[in-house]
Amino acid sequence: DASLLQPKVQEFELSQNEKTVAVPSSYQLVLTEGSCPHAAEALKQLLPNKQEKTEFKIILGKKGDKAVKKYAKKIPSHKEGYYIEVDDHCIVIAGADARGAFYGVQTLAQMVRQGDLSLCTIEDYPDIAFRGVVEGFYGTPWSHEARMRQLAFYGRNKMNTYIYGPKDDPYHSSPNWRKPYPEKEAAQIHALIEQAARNEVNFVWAIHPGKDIKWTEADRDALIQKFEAMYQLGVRSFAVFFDDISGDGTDPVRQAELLNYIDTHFIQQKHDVTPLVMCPTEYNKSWSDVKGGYLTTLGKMLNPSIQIMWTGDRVIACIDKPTLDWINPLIQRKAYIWWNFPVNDYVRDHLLLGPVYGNAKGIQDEMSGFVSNPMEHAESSKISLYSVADYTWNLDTYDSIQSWKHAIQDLLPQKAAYLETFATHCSDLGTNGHGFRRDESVPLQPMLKVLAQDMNASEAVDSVLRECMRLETACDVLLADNENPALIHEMRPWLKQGKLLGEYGQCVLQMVKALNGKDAAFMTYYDRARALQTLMYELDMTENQNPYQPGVKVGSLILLPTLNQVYTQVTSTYNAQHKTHLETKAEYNPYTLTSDVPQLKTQVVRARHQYVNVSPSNEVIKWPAGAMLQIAVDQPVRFEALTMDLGTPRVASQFTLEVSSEGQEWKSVSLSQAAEKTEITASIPTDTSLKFIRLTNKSGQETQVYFKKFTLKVQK
Ligand SMILES: C=CCNC1=N[C@@H]2[C@@H](O)[C@H](O)[C@@H](CO)O[C@@H]2S1
Repeated sequence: DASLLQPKVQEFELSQNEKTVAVPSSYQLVLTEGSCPHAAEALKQLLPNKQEKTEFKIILGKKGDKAVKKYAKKIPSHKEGYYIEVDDHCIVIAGADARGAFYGVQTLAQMVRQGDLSLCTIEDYPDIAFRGVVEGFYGTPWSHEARMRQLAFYGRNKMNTYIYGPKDDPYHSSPNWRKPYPEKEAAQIHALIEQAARNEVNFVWAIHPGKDIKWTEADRDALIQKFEAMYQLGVRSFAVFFDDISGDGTDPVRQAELLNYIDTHFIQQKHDVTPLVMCPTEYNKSWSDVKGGYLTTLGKMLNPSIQIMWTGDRVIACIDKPTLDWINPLIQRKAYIWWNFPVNDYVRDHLLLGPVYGNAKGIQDEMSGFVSNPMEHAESSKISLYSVADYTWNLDTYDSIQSWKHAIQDLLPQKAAYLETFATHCSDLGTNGHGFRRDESVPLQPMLKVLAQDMNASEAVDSVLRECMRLETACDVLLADNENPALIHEMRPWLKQGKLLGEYGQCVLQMVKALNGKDAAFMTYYDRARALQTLMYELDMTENQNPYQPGVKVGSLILLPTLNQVYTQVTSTYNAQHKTHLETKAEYNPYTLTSDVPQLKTQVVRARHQYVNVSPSNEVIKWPAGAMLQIAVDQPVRFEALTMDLGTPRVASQFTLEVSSEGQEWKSVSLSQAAEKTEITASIPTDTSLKFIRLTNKSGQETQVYFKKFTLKVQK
């Protein structure tokens, strides 16, 4: 069944309808020794029983090999393409190159897993040249074991690129990009390179020097030396990242000169190294100032073989034809897409387990590469990565829902149905600084909308009740499952939250059913619903704590909000009927953020214990003159202190901090910042209670700062 092959093949033909041949228990292998070593090794793993004197033959080779001479014309002319022919007594796997032969074996492996082989021919090849993953997120870099498993996963799914660029690896970025890796890390990278080769994956080692690079020969040579050290470790693909920096490192002329020098004096000098990849400082349209000339300078100056990465119209954006029609002419080459999904380093309280959708079909000829920036949760990212492999190999036949179901089946075969139920309610990002959202709880949305309109609609009550039971069950089964312990370990906090949510939903809907029944029944469900609200809040306050978006969110788009709305309605109705004063608030956030700084206006503000945090950003913030960031609170509170970190020394004087009790009269509060420190503090007078606090850029001009921390301390 060709639709089960992953990625979907370009052309599949049954040669004799319905005829099949059993998977050969033993076979004679015909190949040119050493021609396709990784393909041969993969075939041996798949069908170990090779014998000379047997009738069945498997022919394996690449274009030019004598073994496949007879089939040469059928081999697709695309790089990494392959031809497969299954006959009564023979299977042929002929690659356009060694990697194509390896991919042919991967396809055969999937056919073998399906059972008897249809007599057929397959002509297949990838739509996009470089396909795979860039480990380029902020947060805990993937472990060595996780990377080893990832590379095997890329081999099986025909992804040929893994870009190593974890922002928090000190030897990839500042301060140690000039230094060679210590012994242990070097050995691990060498092991990854060997694993990548076995799986026909280009291991691309990236360097991120922009934070402190000097435009000197010394630093230029230091970079070449580091690349040389990595070459000695076995690296044959290289990248230079200039993203998320400010200051001298952002000069496009300097960047282009350095990159061309590296290209000419290193990349071109080696004959076994793939084209250099670079990540620009202006890496998305919303940040680009075309007149400023950054992109056009790179486009004009950079050697044509150097690939330029691009995230799209915004930092987090899906890729379509207008996106590419805008950027390609500016950089005078096909953009190499860095797709920021399922990366969640800006929404760390959410797991992104939903379908991969929103990228256009028919744009395969406008991109030179398409790599996904994943979550720090390696196993959980595989749901999306499976579909990215599917999409980038064959754009026009890509079906996001079918691919998502196959991805889940592939990741957890025994418990796929349960993982699908859980993932259905764990896919949106919640409000976030980039404004990027995903759909969630899709099959249940119609009934949730009916319920929101009329909580007594019995069909809706029953179907949402059943789904909440399924969610609770799924989370229990997954929490106890050991088919993929690494996956369950990553998801555990969210599985626990999903279980509580499923139980909470059942209580709320039982409250609706008990509304006109016995009060004791209603009160029991009410007590348990309140208890579950507390347990969900406590889990959100204690697990997955991090300085960015701490906590554990599940069903945050529509399931939890609808259940909370029904909770409030049914409790208010009960209060009216019984003259009681049961608590009707499910959860609420007393704080509201408003800002006219474009990159901050949708930042999330959340109270945790005695602190009020605004979610930090990973990027360079352009703060326009006169623009402000304001926090407002429903009920007046006494703030004790503000602690900020704008990632920049001597910047406090550009800002004013003001407080107000009602939003008319504003009093300014002094900001203090120690010399050479980036942290800024303010002690706020507690003589009057306040409802507003705002920070304004009063310098009269735009300033570029980071936004690493903004925390208010509330008086107990
Ligand atoms: C084309 C270059 C993209 N470089 C980027 N660096 C950052 C990445 O390190 C983050 O993971 C990502 C999501 O927060 O945002 C930008 S995207």
